[in-house]
Amino acid sequence: MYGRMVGDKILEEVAKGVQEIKEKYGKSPLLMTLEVGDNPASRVYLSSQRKTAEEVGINYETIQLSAATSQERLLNMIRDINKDPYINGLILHLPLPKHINTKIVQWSIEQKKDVEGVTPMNLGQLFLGMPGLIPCTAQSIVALIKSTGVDLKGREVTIIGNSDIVGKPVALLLMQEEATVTVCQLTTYERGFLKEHVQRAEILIVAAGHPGLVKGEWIKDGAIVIDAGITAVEDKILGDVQFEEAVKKADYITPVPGGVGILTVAYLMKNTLEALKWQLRDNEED
Ligand SMILES: Nc1nc(=O)c2c([nH]1)NC[C@@H]1CN(c3ccc(C(=O)N[C@@H](CCC(=O)O)C(=O)O)cc3)C=[N+]21
Repeated sequence: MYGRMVGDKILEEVAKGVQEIKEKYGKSPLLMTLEVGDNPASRVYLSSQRKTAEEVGINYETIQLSAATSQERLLNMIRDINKDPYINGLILHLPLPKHINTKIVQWSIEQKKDVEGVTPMNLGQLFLGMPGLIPCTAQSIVALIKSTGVDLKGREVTIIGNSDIVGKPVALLLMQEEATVTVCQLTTYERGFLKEHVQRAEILIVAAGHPGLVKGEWIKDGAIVIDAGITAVEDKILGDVQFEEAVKKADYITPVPGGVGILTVAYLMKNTLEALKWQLRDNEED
């Protein structure tokens, strides 16, 4: 299952939406990315963001700050971005240097510009099943699963990894679809139960950041396997599933690269358009 298949359709819709807003309001969305220091996994993400934004008519700007930037300076910059009416979305690349408190900085982002869905308000609305901006990778994973046409009700889903940006939001989205959701942690692995949870999964989602963690022979025959691992090794990106073996068992499986990652960028563009629409609605109400 390739990210392109779902992603192209989303990008087409985004391009159309961008065009409509341009005609109606004379305005184009602007997505701002902020990176502190330099990290190899972000480099791939940044270049696909720039390319994809250009394709759909979203303006794209990057601010690259030195790894020595203070938390206060970063918070001040975000405060300015929050107030700037020309900037519609902000993505703050992770990881941040150790002297910066990631949560405090993420939480300072204005909810309506939080295109990654990392603020407590957006995450809280997701928790409650209310509309808001939802983390891009989580949306990609659910879209890939749905593209198979599977009925999620009562399905055995195993998620490996419980990050705030992937594992947790995916669990919430699939719970809303009435799936049976199991979330595995590092301690599941340490206690020797990981294999069992993989074996029972009709849908397996792996976002652990450990290449080769999931052995192909563990996978249930006919399963849907979504590999959201993105470990950068030299010039390559590696997933978490042993792909060659897993292909023999799964009915559907996403490759790395070419799977979830590509779609994540498409949803980032979609969220940026949604963010601009939200801001325009607000202005009309004022
Ligand atoms: N705040 C924050 N949010 C993130 O989502 C985030 C982050 N920080 N820091 C860095 C990692 C890395 N990441 C990628 C997303 C897409 C691709 C991607 O587009 N991959 C393509 C292309 C790969 C290639 O060209 O080799 C693919 O998988 O097919 C890669 C990496 C998001 N991250």
